[in-house]
Amino acid sequence: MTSTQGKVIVGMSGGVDSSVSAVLLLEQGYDVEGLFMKNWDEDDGTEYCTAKDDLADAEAVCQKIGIKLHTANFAAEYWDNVFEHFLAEYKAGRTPNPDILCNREIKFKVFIDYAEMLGADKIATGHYVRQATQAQGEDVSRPRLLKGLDANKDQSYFLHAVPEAAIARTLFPVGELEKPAVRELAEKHGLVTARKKDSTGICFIGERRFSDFLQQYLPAQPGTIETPDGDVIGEHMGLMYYTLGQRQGLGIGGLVNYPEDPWYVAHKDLERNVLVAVQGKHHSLLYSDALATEPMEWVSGHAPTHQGRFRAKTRYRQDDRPCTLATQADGSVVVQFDQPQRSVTPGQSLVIYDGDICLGGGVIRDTWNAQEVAA
Ligand SMILES: Nc1ncnc2c1ncn2[C@@H]1O[C@H](COP(=O)(O)OP(=O)(O)OP(=O)(O)O)[C@@H](O)[C@H]1O
Repeated sequence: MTSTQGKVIVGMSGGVDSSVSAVLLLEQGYDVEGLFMKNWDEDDGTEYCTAKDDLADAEAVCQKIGIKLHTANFAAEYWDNVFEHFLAEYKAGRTPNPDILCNREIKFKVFIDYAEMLGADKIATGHYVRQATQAQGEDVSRPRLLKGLDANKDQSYFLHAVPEAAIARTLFPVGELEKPAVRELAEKHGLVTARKKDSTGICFIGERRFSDFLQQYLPAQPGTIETPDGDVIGEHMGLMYYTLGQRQGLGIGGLVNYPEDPWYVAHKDLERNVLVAVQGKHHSLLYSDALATEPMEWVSGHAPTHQGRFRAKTRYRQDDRPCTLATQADGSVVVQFDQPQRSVTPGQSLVIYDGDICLGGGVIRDTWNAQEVAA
């Protein structure tokens, strides 16, 4: 069948969002085909990553709606361009976000190249983001990446590093919908994915314990847990297993001379291999006012022309917060938040917004504690 709208290859993950995206594109008159990609080859005989079941679901959906499903294995590219960086970041004491890199390097690069080889004019994904075009000059229009309509599901945080040219080649059919409406559509079309749980966490780790997974690749270096004053209060299994702000799993309690309040990870001292913990969820050492990033990745390819007031997130599950932005000569930014932010974590990304427009972001390099800023 030849359509007037052109050929679109939809990334079919075996989830409800991509299933409904394919249905919507068919309704819009596109010539639709699916592509399921495998990015991780298990070598230990176990399938933590649910790829087999997901492929079966993607196949069932494609059969039901009458589209062809292609499969591709990008495990080598994923290993080289996402996973090795992920390990290097952990080794350097940071907490990386592999989904951001996977989008830039795999879903919106290798995937696009493959789809073009299959004759696609566009690709589509089930991400909750929207696009608008911005008039530039006389008749040139450029795409803008906007937050998804459903504030609970907005995924622009994960897409901020995808270049404008790749955004321009992509359709995001569910970005204009609320999640419950997407599930209803899946029910209406009798898709097996209608009630499937949303995927959580990092796919290649699956349900296993994060520390068990990481230990296969990076040797653990146990050390001490200390208070900010240097009192030794426990032992840690290896700094990479802990996240700033974390409460669970520290194994500290019942210390003489300390109140019963829970302990939280405030800092990783890599040089001394010491984990610094503080008591109380709102201890000032858990907060930062300001941060600096690595060189930024702007969706449009360049920093906003006006400096100053924006909003920003330092992690996915967080509202964007008001801040002041100053771009630096090396392409990085320094951001000062109006209010101190809890557990700002090096390795995670800062993502900048101007209203609904996602401007871009960068990996957090340094943070300044509220007290340091005041001092
Ligand atoms: N293995 C895969 N093969 C092809 N496309 C994929 C795959 N995994 C994810 N995608 C694409 O990226 C989008 C976002 O992926 P994410 O892992 O965030 O899933 P999600 O938001 O739960 O969406 P879904 O309900 O479609 O799984 C998917 O909707 C899909 O278009």
